[in-house]
Amino acid sequence: MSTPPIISARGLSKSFRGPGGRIVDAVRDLTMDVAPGTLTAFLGPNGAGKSTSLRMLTTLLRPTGGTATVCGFDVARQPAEVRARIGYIGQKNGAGQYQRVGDELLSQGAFYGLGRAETRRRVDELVEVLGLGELVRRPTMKLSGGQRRRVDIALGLIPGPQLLFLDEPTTGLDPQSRANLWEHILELRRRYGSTLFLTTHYLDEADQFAERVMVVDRGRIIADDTASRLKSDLAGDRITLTVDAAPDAATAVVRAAARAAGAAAAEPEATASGAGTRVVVAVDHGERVLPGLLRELDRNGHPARTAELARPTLDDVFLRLTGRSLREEDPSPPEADPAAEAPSVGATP
Ligand SMILES: Nc1ncnc2c1ncn2[C@@H]1O[C@H](COP(=O)(O)OP(=O)(O)OP(=O)(O)O)[C@@H](O)[C@H]1O
Repeated sequence: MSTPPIISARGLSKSFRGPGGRIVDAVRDLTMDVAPGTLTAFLGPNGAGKSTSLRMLTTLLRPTGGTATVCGFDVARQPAEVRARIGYIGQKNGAGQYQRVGDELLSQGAFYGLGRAETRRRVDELVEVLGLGELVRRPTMKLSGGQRRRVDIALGLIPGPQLLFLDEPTTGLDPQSRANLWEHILELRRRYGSTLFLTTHYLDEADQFAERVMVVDRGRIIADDTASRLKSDLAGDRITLTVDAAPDAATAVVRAAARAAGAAAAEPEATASGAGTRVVVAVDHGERVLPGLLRELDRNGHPARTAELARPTLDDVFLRLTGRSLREEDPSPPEADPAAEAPSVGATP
């Protein structure tokens, strides 16, 4: 990394004393360097240690082990220096209930000691970037979930931080509000080149938007790369076939055909499915293997009735690493939105 990292952690750890005096190792040995200007997603199931990591990096929690610097300052020894340079949007920020959005934003500027003119300039700019124009006169209690998150983000950005931490910015939002919020987050990056470090449960968000994905499980980082490299290195493509044979025979036939087609394939998994057997086999470069595999099955007298090639997802990566699916550990369902969320202009459908 040529420029110094904006976040640097070495062996950062946090243990809590849980119920009955039991020690919970919420974060174990977090070691990483994050380059300025990047968008990093911390992806993991409930209780993986994502929020605890963020709360240590933002100086809200004192580590029980290891060290970290953020914007060049030590989180344990120089917390005020760190806080002056970062924004943090926690899971339950929620602006004051009755205050109007515009007033809330202006008082945030005063809280950070900005002058009136400077605060006004920043508020106007953020209102534009985050599409809050329609909302400034509304009390925050009347906002939808997605609108509230945008106001939270504006509050975090009032002091002009170099680095913004977002703890599950989209959890609980419906798909349209999530897409809308992402449009605004990406606009922030385009406009200010901000460094964003966020946690999420949502595989698709990490996959689509983050340049770097750190998969966290049980307090540890278990994978750290771009989404596409994680998928190609760890999961491989999946070919799903339906073959007219009992499961054992179908497995043997597909295994032999995959080998003959030149695939260093994992062991096929077969399940009886109505007429015939459904066989799934993980291979690298599925598009190259599939034609040969189908020809081999034909030649062996077991032509495939259906064939499907699927690219891996980050869930396949998680499954491969932990033996569990992230999807099974889904967060709470989306909350009902009290106000309709207007899509932003130019939002991707
Ligand atoms: N103050 C605390 N006291 C005791 N245990 C805690 C405390 N805070 C967190 N933990 C435990 O530490 C572990 C990590 O929690 P953390 O909130 O960091 O996970 P998370 O990945 O952010 O989960 P979620 O996605 O649900 O927010 C969990 O087992 C949690 O119960």
